[in-house]
Amino acid sequence: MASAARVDLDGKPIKPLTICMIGAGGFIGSHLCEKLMAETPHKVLALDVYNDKIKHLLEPDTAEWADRIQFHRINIKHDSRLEGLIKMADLTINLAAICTPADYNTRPLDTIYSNFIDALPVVKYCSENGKRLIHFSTCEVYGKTIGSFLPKDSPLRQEPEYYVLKEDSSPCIFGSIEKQRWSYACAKQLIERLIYAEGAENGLEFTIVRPFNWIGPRMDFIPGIDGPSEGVPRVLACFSNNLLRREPLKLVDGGESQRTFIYIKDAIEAVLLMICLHLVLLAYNDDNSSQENPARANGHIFNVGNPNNEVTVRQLAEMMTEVYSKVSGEPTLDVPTVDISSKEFYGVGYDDSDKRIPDMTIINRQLGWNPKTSLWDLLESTLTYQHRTYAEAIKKAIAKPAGTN
Ligand SMILES: NC(=O)c1ccc[n+]([C@@H]2O[C@H](COP(=O)([O-])OP(=O)(O)OC[C@H]3O[C@@H](n4cnc5c(N)ncnc54)[C@H](O)[C@@H]3O)[C@@H](O)[C@H]2O)c1
Ligand SMILES: O=C(O)[C@H]1O[C@H](OP(=O)(O)OP(=O)(O)OC[C@H]2O[C@@H](n3ccc(=O)[nH]c3=O)[C@H](O)[C@@H]2O)[C@H](O)[C@@H](O)[C@@H]1O
Repeated sequence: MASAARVDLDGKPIKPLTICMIGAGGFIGSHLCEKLMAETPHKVLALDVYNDKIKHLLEPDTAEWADRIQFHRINIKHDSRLEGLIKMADLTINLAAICTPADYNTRPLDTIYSNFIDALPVVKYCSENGKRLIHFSTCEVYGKTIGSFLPKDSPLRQEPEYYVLKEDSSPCIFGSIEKQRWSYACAKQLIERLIYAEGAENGLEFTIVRPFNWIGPRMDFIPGIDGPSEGVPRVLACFSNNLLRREPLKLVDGGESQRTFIYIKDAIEAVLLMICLHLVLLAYNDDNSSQENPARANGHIFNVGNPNNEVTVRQLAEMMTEVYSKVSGEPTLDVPTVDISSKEFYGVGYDDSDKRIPDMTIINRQLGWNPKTSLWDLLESTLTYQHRTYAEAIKKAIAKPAGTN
C-alpha cells in the first residue's frame, strides 16, 4: 500500500485536522484510530471509558504518532469536559453506543439512553459551535424488508425493490413495542432525524453512517476470556467462541436470517473518504481529477456495506467452521451446528432483521468507494487473528477445574 502523501493537489501541505472521536476505544474506533495514525497527519482526541483496544497506539510514547493521539477517559453521560473537547476539534465522530442485540431487550432503557439521550449533547455542541459531525447510526434503522411481508412463494420477493435498502427511499419498518429488539433501531432513527433537522434548520454540517455488519479483529469479546462469561457478543464473536471451545455453533431460530458482511478494513476506507476525500485519493490513485471535498460527504446518509457478501446465518456458520479448521489445523466437529430458539438465546422481546442488502448508489456517486474483500478472505484473516489471540487462553481456561482462578 502506498503511504499517504501529506500534501494537497497543488503540493501544499494538508492542514491536519483535530478529530474528537467518541467511542474511540471500541471495535470501529480502534481501527479508525489505527488508520488515522498510520496514514494521515490528523490528530485524534480519543474519548471512551475503555482503552484496551487502542493501548497499542497509546504506548509506547515514543511511537511516531505519540503527539497525535490523546486518550481521555470520559463517560459522555456525565462529564463537563465534553463540550471543551468538541470545541477544540474541527470534526467530531460519534461512535459511542450500546450496540449488541443481547442488550436491546434485556437493557432497553440503557439502550435508548445510550443511542438517543446521550448523543443529544454531542449534536447540540457541534451545532452550537459550528463543528462538523460524523455520526454512526446503523443499518437496523431500515428494520424489516417490505418483501418479508409478502407470501413466502410470492415472485415479488425476488424483485430488488422489495428488499434492497436505499437511504433516500426505503421505509423504516419495525416490530411492535413488545418486540424490544427495535428500541435500538428506533433510538438511532430518532437521533438521525434530529441531526438531519439540525442540518436543515441550523446549518449543522453532518454525515450519517449506516454500517451493515462490519466485522474483523477486535470485534466485541470472547466470553470468559476478555469479557463476562455469561455475556453474549455479536455473531462473529459468538461463533468464534464456539469454534475456539470446540462447541457446536448456535443457530438462532434456524439461522435463516440473511446478512451482508463487510471487512472492517474496507469500511474504514469509506470513513476516511468522508473525513477527507482528498488524502485517500492521493494515497491510492494517480488520478488527480478529484478535489479535496468534505462537502461531498456533508448532508448525506451513507450505507456502508458489501452487497456481494450475502449469506444466511447458517451459511456463515458453515463457512466459519470450514475456515477455522483451515487456519487452526483442527478437524471440524461431527455436528458443527445446533438450532436454538431466539427466546432461549436472547430472551423474550427478540425479533430480527430478515435481510440486509445495502444500495450503493449514493456512496458510489459521492465518494467513489467500493468494498473489495470477499467473505471467505475476510473470515480467513479474522479467524487467523482469533486463533492467534485466544486459542492458548481458551485451552488454559478449559484445563482449569471449575471454581479456581
Ligand atoms: N460494528 C458494526 O458493524 C456496527 C453496525 C451498525 C452500527 N454500528 C454503530 O457503530 C458504532 C460503533 O460500533 P462498534 O461496533 O465499534 O461498537 P463498540 O461497542 O465496540 O464501540 C462502542 C464504544 O463506545 C464506548 N461508549 C459507549 N458508551 C459510552 C459513553 N457513555 N461514554 C464514552 N464511551 C462510550 C464503548 O466503551 C465502546 O468502546 C455504534 O454507534 C454502533 O451502533 C456498528
Ligand atoms: O452489525 C450491524 O450492522 C448491526 O447489526 C447488529 O445486529 P445483528 O446483525 O442482528 O447482530 P448479530 O449479533 O451480529 O447477529 C446476526 C444474526 O446472527 C444470529 N446469531 C447470533 C449469534 C449466535 O450465536 N447465533 C446466531 O444465530 C442473530 O440472531 C442474527 O440473526 C447489531 O444490532 C449492531 O451492532 C449493528 O447495528
